[in-house]
Amino acid sequence: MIWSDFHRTKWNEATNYAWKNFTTPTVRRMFSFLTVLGKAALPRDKLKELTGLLQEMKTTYSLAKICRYDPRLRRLPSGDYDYDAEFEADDDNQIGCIPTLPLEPHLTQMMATSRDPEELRYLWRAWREAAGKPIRQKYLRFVQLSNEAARLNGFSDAGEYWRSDYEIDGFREEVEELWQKLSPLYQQLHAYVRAKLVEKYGEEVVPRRGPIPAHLLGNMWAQTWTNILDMTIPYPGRTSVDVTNALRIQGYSPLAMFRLAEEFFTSLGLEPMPQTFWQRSMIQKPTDREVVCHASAWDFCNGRDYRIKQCTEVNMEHLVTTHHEMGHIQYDLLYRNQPFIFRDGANPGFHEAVGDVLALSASTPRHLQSVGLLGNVDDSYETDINFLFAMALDKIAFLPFGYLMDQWRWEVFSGDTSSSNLNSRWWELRLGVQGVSPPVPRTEQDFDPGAKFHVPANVPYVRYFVSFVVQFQFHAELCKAAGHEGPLHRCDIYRSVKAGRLLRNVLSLGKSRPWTEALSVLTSGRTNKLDVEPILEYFGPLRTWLESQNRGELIGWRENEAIVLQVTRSNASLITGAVLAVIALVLLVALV
Ligand SMILES: C[C@H](N[C@H](C(=O)O)[C@@H]1CCCN1C(=O)[C@@H](N)CC(=O)O)C(=O)N1CCC[C@H]1C(=O)O
Ligand SMILES: [Zn+2]
Repeated sequence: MIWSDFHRTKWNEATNYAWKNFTTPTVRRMFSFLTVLGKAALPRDKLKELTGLLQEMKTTYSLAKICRYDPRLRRLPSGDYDYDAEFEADDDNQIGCIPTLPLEPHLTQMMATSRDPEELRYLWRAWREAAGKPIRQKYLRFVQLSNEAARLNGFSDAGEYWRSDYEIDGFREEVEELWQKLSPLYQQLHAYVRAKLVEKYGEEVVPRRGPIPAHLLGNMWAQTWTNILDMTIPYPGRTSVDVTNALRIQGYSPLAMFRLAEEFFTSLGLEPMPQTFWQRSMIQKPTDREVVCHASAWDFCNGRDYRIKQCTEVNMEHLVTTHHEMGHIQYDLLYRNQPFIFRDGANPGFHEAVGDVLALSASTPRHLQSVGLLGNVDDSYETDINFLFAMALDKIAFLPFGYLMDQWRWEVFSGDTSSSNLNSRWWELRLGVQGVSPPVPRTEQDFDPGAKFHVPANVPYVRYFVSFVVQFQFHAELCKAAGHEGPLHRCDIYRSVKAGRLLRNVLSLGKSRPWTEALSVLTSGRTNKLDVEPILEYFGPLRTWLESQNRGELIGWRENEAIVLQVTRSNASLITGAVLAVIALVLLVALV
């Protein structure tokens, strides 16, 4: 049936009042979800266009490849690379550039391990040329259709539709308030890491008081910084919790990593992975076909078929991701007996938190030692700080990125950000919130958000910010249930059936009750709100240490000290390096 405006109006009227008077709260709750049609409310032709655009954007992202770095790349007088010449030539393949390097595992590995700023700068830009830029126009049309669908569901735009998943008014303000409370800790970490990167690369690459160039942080999007632990670890030579070498030396396979993660869940009395999981999951990158390598977990909604798709590499980062993805499956299993409409996370952040909560225990030096992945572990202050610092490179470094991704998208959906400032607004947020800068000039020809999986795949992102706050609330409560005494960061709930029972009680609810009630169950009624106290308690000792280390450093960054002056690319070739250096010098003298 073609949805005419008449039919749609009648459907909206019918669905908008009748059920609201039902007396049974659970039935009313079911209808509140069932009456939101999502994209299905679109007329057939527009629905077809929307799904087509989504598929095309995801395919571009998953198939994007770049050329190998060549140090002989021509350099501009400004010291920048003559990428235009390089890429124009590439387009005709005149200089033998054949794009062969995919994001996983190649570019991910190179961004993690290269310590050559020029190679990193090349990789950073080439990935955005191949993955983000090509989908800019498609994304703008996709936003239009997404907003049309949202309006047909009674929302003002797609951003309001996304935020409705959290079922509270003022969610946007709540997230802003949480970030304001967490930002000072982030700035301390940022200042310390920046100082270490100045030591490593020099001030001409890393401005001592400016933002950190995004290509130097060990990750394609600078979203977590764990891969530069080797350059920044507080007490080198003391215990380090990066067990990548141990995993490899001990001959761990991806399957063994999955079994290790599963054993943590079952040690709490939680569900083992079903037989079909082991038969049907894809846990290694196949060699015979192209796949979407970005790790993901799938519930096939029949109570039996659950799978993970992951191009697993044997390293610590993937061991943590394995716990993350298995946490989704565990949640799917625990609410599989709920009515279908309630088989979902209490809110999306809960779903993202489950696996990470267990990983908080599994990553402790004591736990890694108990599974034979870490040798000598002492209870010294230095080991504590090294561990907390490694955890902060993951959990604290991530917070501004987890926050700004949907700040940017909510503004795009609401129209506050449009095609005229689509990319520059992204960099305003990256500079202002995260204190990172682009290593090469950016213009509105580029589309850098499009080079991050969740934008072409249209997966909301504030869920991860919520998860990184709520997972520490879970950790604190489960540690209490497990009878842990001592600092929160040393807690390991491994084998605590009491902790497992509490987790099961909360997660089995699915979406049958508002997440605020699930939080009440978790905290035995102490709170039903997102609360930054547990994460601040966990990182308390590190914060004190950072503040003492950072004495004399500027906390925060001067945004106009980005090393790459925001000139359009065409001008850059005209400005000689000398002039640029003079400008930079004058700026520095003026600012000191
Ligand atoms: C590696 C992880 N992959 C996602 C996830 O597991 O959340 C995948 C892709 C998008 C949704 N998804 C799913 O699997 C969902 N089907 C899960 C569910 O809703 O049940 C990911 O994207 N992460 C982890 C940390 C931050 C973020 C990142 O890497 O930026
Ligand atoms: Zn997830």
